[in-house]
Amino acid sequence: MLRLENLSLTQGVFTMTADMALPAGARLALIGPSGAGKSTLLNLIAGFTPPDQGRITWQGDDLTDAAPGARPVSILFQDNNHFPHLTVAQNVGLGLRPALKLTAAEAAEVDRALDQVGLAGMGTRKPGTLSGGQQSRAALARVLVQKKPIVLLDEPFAALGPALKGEMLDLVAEVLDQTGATLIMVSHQPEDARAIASHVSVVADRTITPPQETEALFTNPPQALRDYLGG
Ligand SMILES: Nc1ncnc2c1ncn2[C@@H]1O[C@H](COP(=O)(O)OP(=O)(O)OP(=O)(O)O)[C@@H](O)[C@H]1O
Repeated sequence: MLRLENLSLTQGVFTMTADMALPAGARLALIGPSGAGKSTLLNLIAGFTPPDQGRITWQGDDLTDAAPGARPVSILFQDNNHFPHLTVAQNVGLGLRPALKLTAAEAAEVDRALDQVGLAGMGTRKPGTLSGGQQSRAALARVLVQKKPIVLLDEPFAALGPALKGEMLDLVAEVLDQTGATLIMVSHQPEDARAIASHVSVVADRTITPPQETEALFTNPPQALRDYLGG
């Protein structure tokens, strides 16, 4: 269980609060207007932004003051965060060892992850020579090798067309089926939430609603979600 207990944060004029619990293995989509605090929430969970108040716990362990690398969390950003001067395999390897001195077993693990995301044989290329979809796959391979129980996705496939995005969401679901990891994904598209998420939280009005089951939420949307969806 991931718990956000009375979390609050102020950055500049922006304030947000969160108090919620997410069962291990759940797949949560965060939906809400631009600037509502979706990325900020991921940054709180990943440890890049400390809260002003409150606690974050995972399976009972207090993470609130843990450094990002010490948390059971991996995060995939919108721009995929590849280092252009490193090869694809090295970029994936960064998920295992920031200093990039991989053992033979770790290098084999990188190859396996590349294989799993459909990039077998592409490890020696530079990220800039891959298509957008392939770059997303490589970023997902980096998340895979980290084997963390919580995966955070911050609109990672927003730049892809609908078909490619669908493929990537299917691949993420496949990976989650295998690893059992808990997912929290920012999305602007309700159909993405429907495709992959077991639960949805609406982020609006400076707060995050507790996760609700996806179909139930869309069948009977609260006002904040109706406002966001329009009409
Ligand atoms: N480092 C910062 N300092 C001050 N304010 C910030 C900082 N980072 C974000 N904010 C503000 O916090 C609010 C929430 O931003 P956040 O990026 O979390 O929104 P979001 O819901 O992810 O938006 P979008 O859907 O547009 O990506 C915004 O008003 C933003 O301007």
